[in-house]
Amino acid sequence: MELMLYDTYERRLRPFVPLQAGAAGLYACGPTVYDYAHIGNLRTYLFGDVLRRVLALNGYAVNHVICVTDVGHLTSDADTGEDKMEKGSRRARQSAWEIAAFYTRAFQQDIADLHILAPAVWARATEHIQEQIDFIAGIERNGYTYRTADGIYFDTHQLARYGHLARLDIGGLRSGHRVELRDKRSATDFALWKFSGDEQRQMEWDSPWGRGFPGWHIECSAMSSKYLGVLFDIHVGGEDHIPVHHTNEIAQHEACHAHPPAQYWLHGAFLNVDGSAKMSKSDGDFLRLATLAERGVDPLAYRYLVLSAHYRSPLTFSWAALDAAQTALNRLRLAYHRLPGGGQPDASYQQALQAELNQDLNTPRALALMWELLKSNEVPAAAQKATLTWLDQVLGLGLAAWAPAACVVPDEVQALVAARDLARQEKRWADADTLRRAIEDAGYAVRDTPAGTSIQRQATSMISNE
Ligand SMILES: Nc1ncnc2c1ncn2[C@@H]1O[C@H](COP(=O)(O)OP(=O)(O)OP(=O)(O)O)[C@@H](O)[C@H]1O
Ligand SMILES: [Zn+2]
Repeated sequence: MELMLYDTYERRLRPFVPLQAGAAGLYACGPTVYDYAHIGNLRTYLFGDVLRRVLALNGYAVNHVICVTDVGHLTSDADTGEDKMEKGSRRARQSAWEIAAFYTRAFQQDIADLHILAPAVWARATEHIQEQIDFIAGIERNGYTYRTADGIYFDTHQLARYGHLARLDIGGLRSGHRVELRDKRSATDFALWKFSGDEQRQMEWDSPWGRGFPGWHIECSAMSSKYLGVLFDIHVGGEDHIPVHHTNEIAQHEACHAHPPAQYWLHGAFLNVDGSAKMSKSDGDFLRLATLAERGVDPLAYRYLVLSAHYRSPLTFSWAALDAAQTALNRLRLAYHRLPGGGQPDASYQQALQAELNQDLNTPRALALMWELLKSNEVPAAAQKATLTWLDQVLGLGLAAWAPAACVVPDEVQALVAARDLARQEKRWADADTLRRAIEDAGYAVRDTPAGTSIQRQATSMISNE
């Protein structure tokens, strides 16, 4: 079955044909580790994870690399402003190295909680300074650089196809009056190496051009080449990377190797807040995975929510949508748990599900088909379960590992239950109702069964009502 992927470079769906039979090299631009990731950032990594799992389902051995940007990403994409790491360091009153280590670990914990498979390689920019210097030297040798007072710049005028990925209006951009050029020859030119100058920097290195630090884009060119080769299969990132970061990665590769780094470019759409604004670190609605957990939401409910939208469609965050995802996940887990084991996957559903996933990762359609399977009278229960187990290789919801949590009822709730039982025995029905409401307000559902009173936490209340 053919795997179709939407390639931003060509703006069309293309069948996936790997460079090497049976293998797929996948590079993802990773976090800038000056702060926690927000759930918008995490949406982009969930998309990368689904892609990786769908590639594996199609039989490819995936070599997945995620970079960690721990130097050189300035607060403005136009190569001005402060290094985000130095800024984060001042805010936290810790060294840039300490915050890089701290937020890298926090990010790795987030992705583990979301069942995002760990990459084969975590590539840290600060651990690949020599590779970046070598890459810049290659670009320089081919005549695509110039020097200014503050760094070595890429001369985008030299590349006829500069900006093709983003279909940039180069003429418009270059004649734009609002772009501050300073020493740059053109608005689209970008820094490959910045000099430390008089600035007191924590992260800086010697180079053939002077002491300083690499620009943001060169890290990905250098590290993807090192781990996946100068031409690899798929490059992914969030849609904001199209006009600048990925455009410049491509330019660097064109200048050094005369071709782009990857065969396919895939981009995930944003998680928005309030309709159309992208969730950002700078805004007040910065939600972390931990914020969701504090409100009693399972991280995997967020995974389910993300799977319920196509990766190229914007997704607007709301607590109501997240609650609905939690409810759906609870129902799915319980349904799976109740089905008998020992079956084989149903071949026709398997094929239909894979066809949806192979159509540019159509997870919402795959989920709809999965619910249809669970209602089917034709597919035996054990085959339903086996099909779900198979599908969960891509969904990553950990269905087989889930078990209903033992319900530990706090003492004060048990006291309310006992008081309600007594009220019922004494036929004080109004008291019993008041006590039931108090139990529900405490987050528990109470049910009267022939075997006695049963009590469940609300989040798992479907255990008693299905
Ligand atoms: N709201 C969002 N929804 C989906 N992906 C996002 C969103 N914001 C950023 N991303 C993606 O997250 C990834 C990590 O980006 P990075 O850690 O550099 O964060 P960032 O761009 O500094 O975030 P922010 O813009 O919120 O400050 C990138 O691939 C980026 O495209
Ligand atoms: Zn990158």
